[in-house]
Amino acid sequence: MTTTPSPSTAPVRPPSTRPVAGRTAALIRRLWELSDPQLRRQQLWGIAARMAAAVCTAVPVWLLVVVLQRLREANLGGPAISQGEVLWWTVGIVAAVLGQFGFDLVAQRQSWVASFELLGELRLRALQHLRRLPLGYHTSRQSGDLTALVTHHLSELEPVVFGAIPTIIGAALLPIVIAVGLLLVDWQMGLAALGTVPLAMLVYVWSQRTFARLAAERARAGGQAAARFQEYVSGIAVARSHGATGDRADRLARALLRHRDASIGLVSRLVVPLVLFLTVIELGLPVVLLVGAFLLIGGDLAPATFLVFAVLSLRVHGPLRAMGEQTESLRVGEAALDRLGALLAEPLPPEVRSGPRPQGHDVAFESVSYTYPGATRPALRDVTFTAPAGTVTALVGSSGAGKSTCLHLLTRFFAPDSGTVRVGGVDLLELDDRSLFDAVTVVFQDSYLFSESVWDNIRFGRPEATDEEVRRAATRARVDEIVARLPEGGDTVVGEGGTTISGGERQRVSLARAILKNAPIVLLDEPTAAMDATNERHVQQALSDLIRDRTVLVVAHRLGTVRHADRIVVLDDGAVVEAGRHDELLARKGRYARMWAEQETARSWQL
Ligand SMILES: Nc1ncnc2c1ncn2[C@@H]1O[C@H](COP(=O)(O)OP(=O)(O)OP(=O)(O)O)[C@@H](O)[C@H]1O
Repeated sequence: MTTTPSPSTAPVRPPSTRPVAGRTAALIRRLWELSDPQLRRQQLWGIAARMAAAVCTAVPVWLLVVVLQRLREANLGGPAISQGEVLWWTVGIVAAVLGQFGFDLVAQRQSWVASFELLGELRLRALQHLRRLPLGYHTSRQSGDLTALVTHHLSELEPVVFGAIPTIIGAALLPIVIAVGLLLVDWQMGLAALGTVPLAMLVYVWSQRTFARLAAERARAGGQAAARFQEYVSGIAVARSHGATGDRADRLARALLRHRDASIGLVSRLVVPLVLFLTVIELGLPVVLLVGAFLLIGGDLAPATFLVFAVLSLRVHGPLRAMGEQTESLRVGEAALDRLGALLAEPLPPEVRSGPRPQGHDVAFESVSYTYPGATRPALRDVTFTAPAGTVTALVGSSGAGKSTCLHLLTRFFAPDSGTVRVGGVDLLELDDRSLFDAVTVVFQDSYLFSESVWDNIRFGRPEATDEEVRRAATRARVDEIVARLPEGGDTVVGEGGTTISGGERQRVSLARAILKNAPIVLLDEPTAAMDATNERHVQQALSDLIRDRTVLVVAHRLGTVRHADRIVVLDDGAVVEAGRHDELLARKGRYARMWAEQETARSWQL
């Protein structure tokens, strides 16, 4: 058996707990690690183009120095300025402006493309992980929160990749290059131009820890608000029918207000340090002017050098100012990445790529116990039974006895805490995904339809099936009658976002899906629960076809539907209490006989 260790989607670091100074560098590194080589190349090209654009903006400054120099020489009796020189200066400035425009264009494009590609990649990664997480995770986690993470929160990384990171890299590199140049030209003026930078950086670093915490709080509050919203919308019909919309709306409103307050808290705490940072940065120019003026008066500085320092100090302070302005998007993006990191850090069950082949299609539960995450009582306790190939085994028992859990374990939604579920003699956990998918088909009580056409929903059972096979399966499950009523026939989009069809109709589509799949093991969870008597009678024939010569496990509340089963397993409070044929169990006068008698009494009730 070959297994892939989990999680397979490394490297994704867990949420950042590092000191503030390394936070931004860590964020850049995490995003870099998440990018594939092509994306990395794109990001590097984007940054290189930004640097080239910045160099182009420096050309006019350099030309200014040259022009001032030449004017001074000409005034002092040197050679007069020729037309050729003026032409070259003009060409230089035009080329620099065009260069800046061109490089900016490339930089913008590369950064946008890189940010969208990275986001697409992260969303796919999240989905891949979600797909492989055990169902226990999905049921315990609110789906609105997950939806908010994948759709909304990850979008908050867009401005980080597009704007903040190139700006910060620019802010780090360009001022360093210019600063070194300035210090070499005149160390006193160089110090004047750079003197305020360490102070501004201190303010920046001091403010980041608070922002990181507030941004994480805001992201959490956003996720909770989304979860409440989803819950409110999904449950609105039930809430209305119980006159409880007010309570639920209050809960939703409280979650929305918490998110609003967290957002306002973030921004209001951001304003003071940001303004302080920007003020300290802005003080840079007056300091240069002041020191320059003193040196100029003392005759220690040439006017041209003074002018160059004044202009170039703006080039040091400008990127730093831009970095300060990106703070909010950086911290908000970091919080989104932390939430993604936490999702991707959820351990995956090992992925079986090639396991032993099942020998036959019998199903066996051997001392299986299972407790749902967070539950206090086990759903299954030491359950042992066999469903021989080609027979019908019914699981019966009162509500909550553990019948559906048996089917869930068989579809590997969860792994047993102890004991073994076997298919064809092979431990289910060692069976590769393909063999399991091919062996088992399921018709659940609550049939989910995708937002696709009726035909595509049926074809989901066997994607390579021909149109003819899809239609034949539809006819056998009496879906053809539904299709005839739909506006665009079988091409009508149903499910979420499409035409709504009734619960019974959904079950017929799901039955057609199972018929098309034609798997040797069939799991039925109350397959006719949502059908009326006429429909049930009609579909009964299709069901009989579906289960002929198959290993069938069927969950039923109505004992009448399973009285002819080859074997009936009676569950009570998660344990098997009886097993046998209908007549044997009746003769035993135990739990099953009591349930049977209760149902017979209930049938005679009248309103
Ligand atoms: N997702 C879950 N999380 C926690 N506990 C669960 C979950 N699903 C089921 N349970 C609990 O596990 C036990 C067995 O549930 P199961 O759905 O298997 O019962 P069942 O016999 O199929 O019930 P029913 O006939 O009402 O569908 C019950 O106590 C139930 O409350």
